[in-house]
Amino acid sequence: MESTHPDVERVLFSEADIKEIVGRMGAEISRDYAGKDLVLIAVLRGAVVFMGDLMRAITCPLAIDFMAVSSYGEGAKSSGVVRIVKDLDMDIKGRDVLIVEDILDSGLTLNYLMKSLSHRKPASLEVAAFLWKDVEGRETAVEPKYVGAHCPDEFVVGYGLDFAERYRNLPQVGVLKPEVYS
Ligand SMILES: O=P(O)(O)OC[C@H]1O[C@H](OP(=O)(O)OP(=O)(O)O)[C@H](O)[C@@H]1O
Ligand code: HPA
Repeated sequence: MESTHPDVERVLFSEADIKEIVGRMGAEISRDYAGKDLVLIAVLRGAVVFMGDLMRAITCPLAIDFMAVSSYGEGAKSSGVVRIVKDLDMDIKGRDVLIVEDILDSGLTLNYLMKSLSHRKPASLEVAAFLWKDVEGRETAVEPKYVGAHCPDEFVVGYGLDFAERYRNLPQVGVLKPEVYS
């Protein structure tokens, strides 16, 4: 039995689950992007852990860049306003861009990023999201081409995902005890 942080109510994805999920995504992406000009764009900070694993599970040549956007402030609810905190260093015009995200929750971050990056005229623009939260009634236009797993509509932490900058280093993904954030 893997040890769990005491603030975690229950583990949703163990280290072994994560390894299996990322391996599957990497194999799919490697197949789809063979012979293309792949650029992975990780959305800081949450996606760094997933990015590190995913890029090593992809066998075709690729470049990486990072963007930071923020909509969550310090708490567990999206502020609804997405802002760019750090832009790309790279010109993505004509390249095959894959946005790497840790989680799709309200969908606001990805909606904003897809709009913003499509103006830069990449050859293609897709999303690889490790988690897709099952939020009832969400209206989002973005359908990630690659989804690792679905998770329930609860606040999750670990594997890059934080609450107030904590828990990003947990090797599993788990549901945070509500008393920690309420
Ligand atoms: O679908 P949404 O409701 O927009 O939520 C998803 C985004 O929220 C989190 O980022 P956050 O803004 O908390 O910054 P972080 O990555 O630094 O934790 C997460 O990493 C995603 O980028
Ligand atoms: O459930 C979540 N956990 C951590 N960060 C997040 N950003 C959006 N949803 C979440």
